[in-house]
Amino acid sequence: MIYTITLNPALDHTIETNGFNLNETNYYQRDYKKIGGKGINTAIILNNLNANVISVGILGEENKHIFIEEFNKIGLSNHFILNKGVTRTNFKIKNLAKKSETELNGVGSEVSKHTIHQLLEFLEKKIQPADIVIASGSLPIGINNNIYNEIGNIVNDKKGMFILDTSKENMVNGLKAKPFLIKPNIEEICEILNVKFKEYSFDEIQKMIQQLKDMGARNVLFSMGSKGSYYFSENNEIFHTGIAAGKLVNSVGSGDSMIGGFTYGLSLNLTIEESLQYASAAGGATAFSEGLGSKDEIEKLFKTIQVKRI
Ligand SMILES: Nc1ncnc2c1ncn2[C@@H]1O[C@H](COP(=O)(O)OP(=O)(O)OP(=O)(O)O)[C@@H](O)[C@H]1O
Ligand SMILES: O=P(O)(O)OC[C@@]1(O)O[C@H](CO)[C@@H](O)[C@@H]1O
Repeated sequence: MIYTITLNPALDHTIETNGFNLNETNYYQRDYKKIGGKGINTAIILNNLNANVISVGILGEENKHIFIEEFNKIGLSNHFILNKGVTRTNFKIKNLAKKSETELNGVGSEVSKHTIHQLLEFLEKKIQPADIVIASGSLPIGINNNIYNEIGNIVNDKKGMFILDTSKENMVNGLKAKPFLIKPNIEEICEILNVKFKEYSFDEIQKMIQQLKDMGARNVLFSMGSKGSYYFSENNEIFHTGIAAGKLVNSVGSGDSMIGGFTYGLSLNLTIEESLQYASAAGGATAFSEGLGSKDEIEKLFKTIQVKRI
């Protein structure tokens, strides 16, 4: 079984505008809302690919129905602990003229100790050897920034495989549980290592990846948006994966989809090259659609992805 954990889900409200000026009244052309949060996105991709996945996490009582209705509609198994208040709304402002995306994410309602305790109890009870557990995203107020370390330790005790996708101190602490995989982009690597966010040479990147491994990461999938990705394995192999060709529509969730595609390959015991092809195909399929990539699109793009051992 694959579990995705989303402690801070979101309703993603995308606003498409031809441009706007700060401190003025502006008008936008179109908007749409989708359920989101990193772990939920990854679970939807895995569900689209017909993998055995359960989406787990915390939802605000007040607007839970929006998520539950969508889960039921797409047939996604789920187990969410309910918490007082609302699940946050995250605004994604697409400037069509400048082809840029600006994100304004909510911090989330405060989560009670009892809620997080219930979630940890569920994981303790359910996780079996060889299960894959993917924990992703930021933390709402009230949750200690050591939580991903705690979850990782539960997964390790149960002999499962732990995948972590988060940032800053949540990642620094989570790395102590020695996750099987992390998938940072360059901005996240800079935040974790506390260095300046700028362009780095490949040699410098390799040194930074080694630092992440020294901090606990076993395998690192370094994603670079439309420049593809590098996979640095625990056996010191390096693979470069190219991207699918297509028209960018909305890249929100590409990284989460990439983790979904990669995990799909792992769950089927595919080769590392094939898993990386699924990773890039899923990331691309999502970038080329308003929502998350469909099975048909991912399978179609899969065949076009080049993976090269360096
Ligand atoms: N414009 C694009 N065209 C083709 N593939 C893309 C594009 N953008 C992203 N991808 C695919 O998705 C993968 C992950 O994207 P990216 O590196 O942007 O993740 P991320 O930084 O976590 O993004 P996000 O936070 O938007 O989810 C890329 O390595 C690539 O394979
Ligand atoms: O605030 P976080 O938890 O880091 O990120 C949340 C989020 O930006 O991540 C997903 C895209 O990756 C979106 O669905 C969601 O709005």
